[in-house]
Amino acid sequence: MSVIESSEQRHVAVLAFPFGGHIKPLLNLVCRLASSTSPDMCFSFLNSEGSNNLLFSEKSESNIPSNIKHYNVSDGVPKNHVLKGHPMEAVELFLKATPANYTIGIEKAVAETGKKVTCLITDAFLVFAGEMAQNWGVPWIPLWIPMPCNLSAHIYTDLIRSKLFPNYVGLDRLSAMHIADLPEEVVPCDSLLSQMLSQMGRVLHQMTALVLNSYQEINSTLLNNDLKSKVPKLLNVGFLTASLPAVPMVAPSSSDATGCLSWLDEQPASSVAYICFGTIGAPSPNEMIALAEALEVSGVSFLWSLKDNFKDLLPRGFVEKITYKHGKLVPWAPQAQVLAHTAIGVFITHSGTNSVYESVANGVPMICRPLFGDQRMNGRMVDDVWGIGVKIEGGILTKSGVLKSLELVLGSEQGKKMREKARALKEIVAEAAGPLGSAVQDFTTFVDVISLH
Ligand SMILES: O=c1ccn([C@@H]2O[C@H](COP(=O)(O)OP(=O)(O)O[C@H]3O[C@H](CO)[C@@H](O)[C@H](O)[C@H]3O)[C@@H](O)[C@H]2O)c(=O)[nH]1
Repeated sequence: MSVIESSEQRHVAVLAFPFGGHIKPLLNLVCRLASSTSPDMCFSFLNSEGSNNLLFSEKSESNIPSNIKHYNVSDGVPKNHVLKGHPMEAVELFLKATPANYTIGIEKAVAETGKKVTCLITDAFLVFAGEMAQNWGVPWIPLWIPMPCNLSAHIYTDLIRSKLFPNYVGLDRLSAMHIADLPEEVVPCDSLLSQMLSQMGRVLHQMTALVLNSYQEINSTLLNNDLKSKVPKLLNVGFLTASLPAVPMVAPSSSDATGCLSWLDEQPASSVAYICFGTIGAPSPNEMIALAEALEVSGVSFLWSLKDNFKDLLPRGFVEKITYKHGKLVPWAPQAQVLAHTAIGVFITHSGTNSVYESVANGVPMICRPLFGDQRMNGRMVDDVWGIGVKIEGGILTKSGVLKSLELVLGSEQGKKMREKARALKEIVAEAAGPLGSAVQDFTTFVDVISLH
């Protein structure tokens, strides 16, 4: 764009990838941006209808700056088609509908606002946005939500594939990682998601800046430098779903309608295992049974976020036997607040990025049972790189494996060291998120970049 637009003319189109842990971080980032830039600058948030309904009814309208307006785009699911339940089916149908669905949405936003698009902020998965931005002569600023080590795996997909894996373990850029940790999409396969992610290395030059849901301090210098060398600007703006620096809880526990916080108030410090496997997948039925049996035998108190349709997978009589003191099952927990509660001693997690970050932000050690995609590399970071948790023995939940991990984290010297490391990492991110921290500086640069175009 040759002429710098005045703020009244600026129109940022935001393209969301409407699945799992991808939506909230992007909306949180855009809310921060919209409150930090001129109120004249308008932001159009394009997302599927289902996801927008959830997002914009959950966050009260008063929390959304008035210069953000949301637009629905087609989710690509044909009329009368019933989704079979596998999460990838919805993802593939959505990707088939791109980029046409976003183009229609953008045309609507431009017509309504009377302003052409002056900047494109997107989920980084949407690699076609680089070409869109080039055609319009506007900057493209993608947000990479999973951990940066996963981005590196996608950037180097061609190299990894060309080496056909055997040499991969030795690649120094990701040296802590094993072949088995790689996201499925790195392995040659036909899915649209895999085709899109494998282009990551080829679109980096189209980016004006790349925003990371991370702190530079938690990644290796090698990784930071490698990513920095590949894009004009690399901006680590911090964890987008965990509140940092940690703020004391303002709302009383009684205002939490799920009852989780009041229940935690009655538990001893660092004693409770919080369990949640994210918003997309779940371990196999046998693993659910093994976990439930281990919890029963261990006597460790637990808070389990488990959707009602998964309750049937638990051992017969398990739910009825849970006493108020020993455990609590809820279909949804206020996770970020739960992990900030002093009663939490360990988090049994699928190692989704936001879950791991929320745990790191609160210094809570983890037991990781990665399910798919980026989660294996995340688990490796928790266990081998940061030393703040363990990956479950054998990669799946067994009764003996869970008991061993619980004992290790909650009852052993090694667990004590993990907690110390978790506390130290929490301090590092708290400083990076503080007023003089690197994340605030990078965010300010981000605001400058979009205000200049
Ligand atoms: O009862 C619950 C369950 C979940 N959450 C929140 O939901 C989010 C879950 O996000 P995440 O941990 O990233 O898991 P997924 O929803 O499974 O996220 C998908 O997207 C992530 C970001 O790309 C990837 O890292 C994951 O592998 C992928 O499954 C977190 O903010 C949680 O706090 C709650 O608040 N309460």
